[in-house]
Amino acid sequence: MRADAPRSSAPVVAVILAAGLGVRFDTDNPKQLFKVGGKPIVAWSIEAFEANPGVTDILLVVNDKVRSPIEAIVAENAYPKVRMVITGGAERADSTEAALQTLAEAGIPSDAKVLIHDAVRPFVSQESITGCIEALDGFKAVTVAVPSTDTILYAHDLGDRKVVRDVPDRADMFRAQTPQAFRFDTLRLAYAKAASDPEFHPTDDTRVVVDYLPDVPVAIVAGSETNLKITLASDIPIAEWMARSFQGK
Ligand SMILES: Nc1ccn([C@@H]2O[C@H](COP(=O)(O)OP(=O)(O)OP(=O)(O)O)[C@@H](O)[C@H]2O)c(=O)n1
Ligand SMILES: C[C@](O)(CO)[C@H](O)COP(=O)(O)O
Repeated sequence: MRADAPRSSAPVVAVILAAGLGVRFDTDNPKQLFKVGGKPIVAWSIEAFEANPGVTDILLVVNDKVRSPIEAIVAENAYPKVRMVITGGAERADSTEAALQTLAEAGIPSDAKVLIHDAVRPFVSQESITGCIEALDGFKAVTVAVPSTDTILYAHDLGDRKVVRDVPDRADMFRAQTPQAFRFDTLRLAYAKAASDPEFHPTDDTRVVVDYLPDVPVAIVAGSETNLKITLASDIPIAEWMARSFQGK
């Protein structure tokens, strides 16, 4: 990250989280390296942010198992925006925290725009990425999301069963996707506050802001059903179909 470069506007840093173990997929076949349309899933994600003119820098977060192959992908493609490949942590939030620490040490400005993206969402749209970048001119936190087409049930435990506690209005129900984007100082403050609770295990970054900076609205940016998160092996056939349609095959 060129913290010292003269700039007319804040840097826009894409943090691509690729440090997961893929337990629900296949730990012996890391899903971030799985090829769809002949290209590793992580490469699709990197290239989406490389292609977006608003993104200035990319930071990759990996684990020891995928570091070498991902570094090889970066070298082979000579991605101009990729600045660093760092090691993440045990949970997704730990990987975000590792990225925030790296960005702080790199001296990026407090108003930098930081977009956190799941590497295993290979088909993120340019509209969603640009939507996040632009929305951060009016908000300190934004997240890509799609309206739920299913009715959402809020459940709790009753003995060994889940029972329905509430059925929220579907019109207000969204499924979070990524990128989730923040002004750098906002996300750092939220994570600093969250660090006081070792039992806090958020599954995304938006919740950290919602829970610890409740006065900061998190704006929703339109996602898409093609912004699929590769989680299970059963996601691969649709991802392969999407890749072919993106490639015009
Ligand atoms: N400690 C972690 C956990 C997840 N991720 C990343 O966050 C994204 C979403 O996580 P998920 O789909 O849950 O990936 P895994 O954690 O690998 O999957 P699982 O829960 O099945 O192990 C992925 O790109 C994953 O690589 C990460 O960077 N660091
Ligand atoms: C961040 C996220 O993609 C929003 O839907 C999701 O929470 C990631 O969950 P995962 O269990 O880390 O895949």
